[in-house]
Amino acid sequence: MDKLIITGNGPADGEVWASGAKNAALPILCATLLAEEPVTIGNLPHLQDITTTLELLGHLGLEPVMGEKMTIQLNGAQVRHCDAPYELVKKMRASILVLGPLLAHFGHADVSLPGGCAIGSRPVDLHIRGLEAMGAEIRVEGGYIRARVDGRLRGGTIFFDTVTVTGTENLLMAATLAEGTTVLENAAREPEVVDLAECLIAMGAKIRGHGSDTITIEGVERLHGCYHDVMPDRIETGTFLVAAAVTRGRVRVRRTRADLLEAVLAKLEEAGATITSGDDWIEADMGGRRPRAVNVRTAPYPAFPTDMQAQFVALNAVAEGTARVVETIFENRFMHVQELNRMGAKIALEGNTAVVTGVERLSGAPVMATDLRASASLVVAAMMADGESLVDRIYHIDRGYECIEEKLQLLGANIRRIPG
Ligand SMILES: CC(=O)N[C@H]1[C@@H](OP(=O)(O)OP(=O)(O)OC[C@H]2O[C@@H](n3ccc(=O)[nH]c3=O)[C@H](O)[C@@H]2O)O[C@H](CO)[C@@H](O)[C@@H]1O
Ligand SMILES: C=C(OP(=O)(O)O)C(=O)O
Repeated sequence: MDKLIITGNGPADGEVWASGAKNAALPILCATLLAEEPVTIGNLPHLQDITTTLELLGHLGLEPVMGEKMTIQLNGAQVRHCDAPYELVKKMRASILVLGPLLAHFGHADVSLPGGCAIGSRPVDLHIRGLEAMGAEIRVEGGYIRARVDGRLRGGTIFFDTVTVTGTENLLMAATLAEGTTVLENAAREPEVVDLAECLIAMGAKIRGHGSDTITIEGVERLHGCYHDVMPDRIETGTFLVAAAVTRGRVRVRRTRADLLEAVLAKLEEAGATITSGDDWIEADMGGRRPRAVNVRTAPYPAFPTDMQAQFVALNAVAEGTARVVETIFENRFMHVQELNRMGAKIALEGNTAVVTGVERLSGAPVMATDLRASASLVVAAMMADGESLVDRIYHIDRGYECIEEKLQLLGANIRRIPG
């Protein structure tokens, strides 16, 4: 297992680029299953989760054609099997995103239940209930979701009890080929849902309202090929900007978009960063100042994203003052707290709230990555700690951060990978 060794060396200073967004690329790759013709996806990030998705699509029969600059062409007409086996789903929960497209296009799908993960139980009941409301017959047996439909799925109104990102994406994809009109209410407004909808529209789908909490889809009989570039990764962008805040430095992120990160940028400003941005870049400059503590409460977009919570716990760990960080989306997303405390942080957990009292300095320590964003918070904290930190189990970070050590080196970090 690879590890990262980081020696805290003061302010991050420099420029880095944002890769394509993992959480947009995954549903978009799965959406290619809906088309009758080749779909080409550009700006794909080079990540373990993308490799896992291509493995899964390969298992279904698709033969990805790699182009230049992380461009991949996939042809939904090549599907030979309609099952997502446990071996692949256990590596990546987002494999559930093949359920809607397979069912809508081929009338059946057997997808392993993803189960929980380090951050929570993460059920998929709303995906299943929504597809049933569209006429699918679904049995859950032997750890698999077995879904069938006679003819086409049927449109209807579906109300989500809870805002679910991949749930919205699964039903959005399924509805594109359904008979009649589907209305998704209390739908996720996340920018990744919008990016998926735009790719589907380029494939010939009839969708309106994406980006709001009511999405209307008029089903069509077939979808065609298209070219689509994946949007920039707002969470990766935010993580680099937090690195500037934690280390009292200055970081400019290129190939990104400030409009995707309003809640995060507002919190960085509250912490004392000067934020400037242009069409495709954002800069955070702390001017050598220690960050101020900032309260954070996670909630669905456009509120503060749960995927940035761990990084803001790291920021507050070295800030002036005490902050309350409230996690409202996942019931167990504080695994980084114990590890940060091993580095000298003062964080107390009270139910779904981390009460973080900033300390002047952290000290390097061996720590363990437990999930994707927890790993990012440990890496960022280690950049500001005295001495050396060894971050173990970084396969979590490789799921979602492209070339993490090379990119942080561009910002001046003393970080290297030890292959395991
Ligand atoms: C691949 C991807 O895009 N992952 C993102 C997606 O995960 P994911 O789509 O899995 O997260 P959801 O939005 O579905 O989860 C939100 C909440 O709804 C609950 N829920 C969800 C579905 C369901 O059927 N029943 C149910 O109860 C979940 O347990 C959770 O408490 O959105 C999360 C919330 O922004 C992000 O942290 C993840 O990075
Ligand atoms: C939780 C995340 O991803 P996933 O839903 O793939 O586990 C994340 O990207 O922070």
